[in-house]
Amino acid sequence: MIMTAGLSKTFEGGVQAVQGVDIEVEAGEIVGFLGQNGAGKTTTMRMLTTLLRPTSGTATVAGHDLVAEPREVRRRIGYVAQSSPLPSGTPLRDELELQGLLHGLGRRETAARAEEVLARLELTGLDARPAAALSGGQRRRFDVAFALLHDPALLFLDEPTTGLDPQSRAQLWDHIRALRAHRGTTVFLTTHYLDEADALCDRLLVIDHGRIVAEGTPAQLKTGGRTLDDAFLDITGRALREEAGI
Ligand SMILES: Nc1ncnc2c1ncn2[C@@H]1O[C@H](COP(=O)(O)OP(=O)(O)OP(=O)(O)O)[C@@H](O)[C@H]1O
Repeated sequence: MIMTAGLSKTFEGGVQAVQGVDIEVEAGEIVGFLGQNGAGKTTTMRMLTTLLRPTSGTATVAGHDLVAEPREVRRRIGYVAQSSPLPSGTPLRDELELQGLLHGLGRRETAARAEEVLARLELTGLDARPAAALSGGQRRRFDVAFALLHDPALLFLDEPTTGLDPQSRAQLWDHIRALRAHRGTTVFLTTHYLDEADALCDRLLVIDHGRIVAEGTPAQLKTGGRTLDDAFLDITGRALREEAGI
């Protein structure tokens, strides 16, 4: 579902945010992408979702070449960014309709799809409200519902549960699991919560200084009776990236 070779991004000014990343994700996997602040996670995700052009390297996402066929890639993926894009004042129903039209769905199909994704994320009836009238957990679930409107095969989630209480986090995990179980959706997510990575992901990739430095199932990374937190600190070190001069 995702296959990259030597994917790299150097920003103007010379920051080498991502340096030769090789990623392989199979259809139906839930893969966690871990790394410190500034390690290169969002930059990688923005490249994989066609929002940022790679400096070098190649990638196939959802069966299409990232650079040569960005529209085909976009039709097959959903992306939930770190901060919610929902405007605070517009009824969410209107936003869903607009989103459907942007994806080339007719009004009737959009309405049917909206009903389905709202039900799936336990949000039925809340779409008459604007985003400002939702709790943090409801809002985040709405972000996911939006990203699922066009029924993508691959869902990218950038820190989906940051700021949510434990109940809302667990509820969102259940929704992500159900999505894979019922639709076969592939999920690629970033998180700083290692308990989340441990509980939810089939496989983990660890990025540091723009390079993949470890990869495996949670059990494979936790060798020697370590917690995933300990394993992560052993892999990436204890220095903050900013203090390390990055
Ligand atoms: N537009 C930009 N111009 C220049 N440098 C950038 C730009 N965007 C990101 N960077 C730099 O690229 C590096 C990787 O940033 P990125 O946002 O990918 O990290 P991250 O792993 O997602 O971090 P976080 O966990 O804080 O979200 C950082 O050093 C960051 O300062």
